[in-house]
Amino acid sequence: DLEALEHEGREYITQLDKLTGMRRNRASHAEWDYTSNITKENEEKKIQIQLEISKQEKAAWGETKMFQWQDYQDYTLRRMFKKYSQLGVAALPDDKYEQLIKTISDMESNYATSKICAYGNPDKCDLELEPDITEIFTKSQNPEELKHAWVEWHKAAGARARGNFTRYVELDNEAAVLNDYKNVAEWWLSEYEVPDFEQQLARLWEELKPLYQQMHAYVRKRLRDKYGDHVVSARGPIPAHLLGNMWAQTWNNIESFTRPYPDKPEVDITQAMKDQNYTALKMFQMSDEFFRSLNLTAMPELFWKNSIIEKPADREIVCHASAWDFYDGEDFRIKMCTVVNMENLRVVHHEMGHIQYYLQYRNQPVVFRAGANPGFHEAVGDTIALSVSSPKHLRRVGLSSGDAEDEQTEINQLYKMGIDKIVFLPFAYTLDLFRYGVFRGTTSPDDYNCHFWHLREMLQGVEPPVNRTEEDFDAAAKYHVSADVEYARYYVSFIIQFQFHRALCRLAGEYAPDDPNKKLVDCDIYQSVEAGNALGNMLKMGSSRPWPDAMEALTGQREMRADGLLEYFKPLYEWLKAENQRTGEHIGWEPSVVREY
Ligand SMILES: C=C(C[SeH])C(=O)N1CCC[C@H]1C(=O)O
Ligand SMILES: [Zn+2]
Repeated sequence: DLEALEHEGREYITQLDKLTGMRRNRASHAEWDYTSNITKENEEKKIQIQLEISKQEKAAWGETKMFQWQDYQDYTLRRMFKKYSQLGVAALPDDKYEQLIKTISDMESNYATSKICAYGNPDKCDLELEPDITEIFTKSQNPEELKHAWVEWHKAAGARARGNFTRYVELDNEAAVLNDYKNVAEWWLSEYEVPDFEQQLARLWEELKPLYQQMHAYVRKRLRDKYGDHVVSARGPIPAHLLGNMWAQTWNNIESFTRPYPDKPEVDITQAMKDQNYTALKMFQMSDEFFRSLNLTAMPELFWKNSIIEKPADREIVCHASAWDFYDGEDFRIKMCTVVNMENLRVVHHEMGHIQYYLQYRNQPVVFRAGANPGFHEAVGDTIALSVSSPKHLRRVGLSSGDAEDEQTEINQLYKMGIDKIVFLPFAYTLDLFRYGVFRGTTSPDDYNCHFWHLREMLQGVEPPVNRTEEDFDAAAKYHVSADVEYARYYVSFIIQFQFHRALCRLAGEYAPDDPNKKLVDCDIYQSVEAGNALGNMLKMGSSRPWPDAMEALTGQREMRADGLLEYFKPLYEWLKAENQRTGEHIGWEPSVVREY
């Protein structure tokens, strides 16, 4: 009878879940050993272990299909079977599976080991992305030096990956079909478990675009003031190399010379950190202390023992920051080439947010040890960082002596947050809009690069510093494209983190909609056990329920909405509209003119 069959199913899946935990632990160790010491030998070891595990998972997949789990009464049991019924890329035949993981591994190690020559010094060719090239984009205000670094990096990390990327698309799409998806785009979108998710992304962009266009117009004017008309046009896109970031994804490095009220005291947190002898370790201890102040879980001993928080001098590693779950309930790590500055302090909180999520759901079945959706996992740390970067908190921890708020200081503060959060949205949206088209085949390999820049110009209003051709492949110059990491998760995160922040601030008594003394921009949930408990309860769910249930548990809303972000930045939006009106700035951008170089 059904009762007995369901009981048999429960026995089976409980055993499979234990085995899966051990397999994922083994896979995590192999991946960690390779990305924290990039050698041919470690790559081979990793691929061998991934191959072995894929065979074991494929065998289990065959067994799982024998159970009539769709008819079970128990929701959780049905949901576990549903997740196990999706094998993933291991569904490929062994030889194609090996080709696929090798192709991705080669792209990722090309990215991680790419080096360029210094501007004006063709004999010095050992500049790496972290820290060397990142430092150029943080500090240089020389358009020629920035253009050189931009072009050289996109050649080394982008163009060189085009062959592997094209092969990866073919193989990954074959895997998608074996998992009953038309292509990888539908597979990635299915992770969000709502049928109209792609339309939701588009609708959210329509709501956010006006705010972005005002920001874009204002920044373009300030850059034109600084670099002149011949470098930055009045009505066209902004050249991508002038925005303080290799990918023009966040523009906080140009904040100091573009902020609305320059004569207000500059609150330079990076300088304060350096003056106070901050170290990478202190940054992590600070973040750990913030989470503990919310009655959340402290980093376990193994975390401090096993993490790599500074770039080693004696070997090549994947420096792109990452957080690791070893699926044994006690081993959790971060690998990051930390530099002491405010941007890295935010990334530290971002990564610690991943670890806190792992800690909170570690008693879930292995198959539910994931974010409610991929965007949730990216939003946890950033939500905490919204409190950490508030003037109130920075004063509390002695990193800022900024005086009490006045209107102009508040606009400067909102601008500092917006130059990071608002401008990121079209970048994130573009990266996966591009890849959806690639996986669906609507963008063919011979117009990969042209289409990538068409989307970047249309949505982000940026253009490349020099002409591009199909010899280039600029998308892969971004880590996530070279490492097969989906990116819509960050677009989702930058929207829902403001829904989370608003809910937590209300719980912490730090925010009341109509109370001018409890504004969202100055909310700091530090030491609020109320807020921490609510956040912890949502994180404990992992992916055991569809994400609207998790969203509702914390915010009372069941959908992704732009209203949190728009409410947070409302004063800035009003100021930008007035300012752009005053200067007669053209809002939006005309197509980029083909420049002869
Ligand atoms: C810090 C991480 C590791 Se999950 C990251 O990739 N982020 C964090 C925010 C955006 C995105 C990026 O750097 O492109
Ligand atoms: Zn992340």
